[in-house]
Amino acid sequence: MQPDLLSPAHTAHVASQLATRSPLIHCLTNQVVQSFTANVLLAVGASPAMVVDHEEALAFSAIADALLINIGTLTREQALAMRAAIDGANRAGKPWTLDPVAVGPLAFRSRFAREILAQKPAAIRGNASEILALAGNGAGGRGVDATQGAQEAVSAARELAQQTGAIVAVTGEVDYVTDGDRTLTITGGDPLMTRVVGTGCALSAVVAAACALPGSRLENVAAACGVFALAGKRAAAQSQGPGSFPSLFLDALYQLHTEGA
Ligand SMILES: Nc1ncnc2c1ncn2[C@@H]1O[C@H](COP(=O)(O)OP(=O)(O)OP(=O)(O)O)[C@@H](O)[C@H]1O
Ligand SMILES: Cc1ncsc1CCO
Ligand SMILES: [Mg+2]
Repeated sequence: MQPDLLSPAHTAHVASQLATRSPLIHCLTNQVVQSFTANVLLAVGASPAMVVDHEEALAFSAIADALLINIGTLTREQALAMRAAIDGANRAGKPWTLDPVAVGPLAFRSRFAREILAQKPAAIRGNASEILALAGNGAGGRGVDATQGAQEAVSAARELAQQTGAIVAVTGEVDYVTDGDRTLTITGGDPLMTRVVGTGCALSAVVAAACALPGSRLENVAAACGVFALAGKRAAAQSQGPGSFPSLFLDALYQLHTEGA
């Protein structure tokens, strides 16, 4: 079956809903991207909170509207906090999203990612190598970078969605978002998005926020990718390189809901 294109109207709707509802997002993410992730969530109109101790994480994930689990700089202590946060979110019926950074070649994080998959993530967002490895079809990428194109991981994404019940987003030059049955395709963005750190990680935070919105989770997650594709393209058109890109990208994300898509 041919993938469907995401509707631009739904991307505009989700950009506006994120800002109107301003979901509170509990982020347990890696040390490299904390500040950029918080700024991206603020730019789209959501509200970030990085509550990281395991005792507080258990309580806070029940209060927040959605939870992000990103294993980019996973430590044993952080794994405890992540288990507690997922537990709190699941007990309170709050959706959680997994970013399986660098899953595949590294044993500890790969074991941990497989373990928490059983705790029913609402969404999983990764690059092609991560999604292939998580689905059991590949060895993973080069550190945090993909060595395969997203198109090569579409079948693995569908399998992973069927196995876990999560919406799976595999990103790259083109993004594919699937519930295991229907697959939506998102084009746009710019290669400059891979020349600054944390765009994928920040997208996973916006995917987590989209999971807190009412309506079709498949379409809402795809629209989160649509928001990034549109803002990335607009920012790159004005940017001279990786120095100015993050600022222009934050401005473009903000303008999507303050000036309309
Ligand atoms: N070649 C490209 N052209 C256009 N957009 C791209 C390209 N590569 C990535 N993107 C966009 O960049 C964003 C991040 O996706 P990517 O697949 O690079 O994540 P990632 O590898 O997990 O990143 P990171 O781990 O560095 O945060 C997505 O919005 C994606 O659509
Ligand atoms: C560079 C890097 N290393 C671990 S996490 C991270 C951020 C991009 O995924
Ligand atoms: Mg990544």
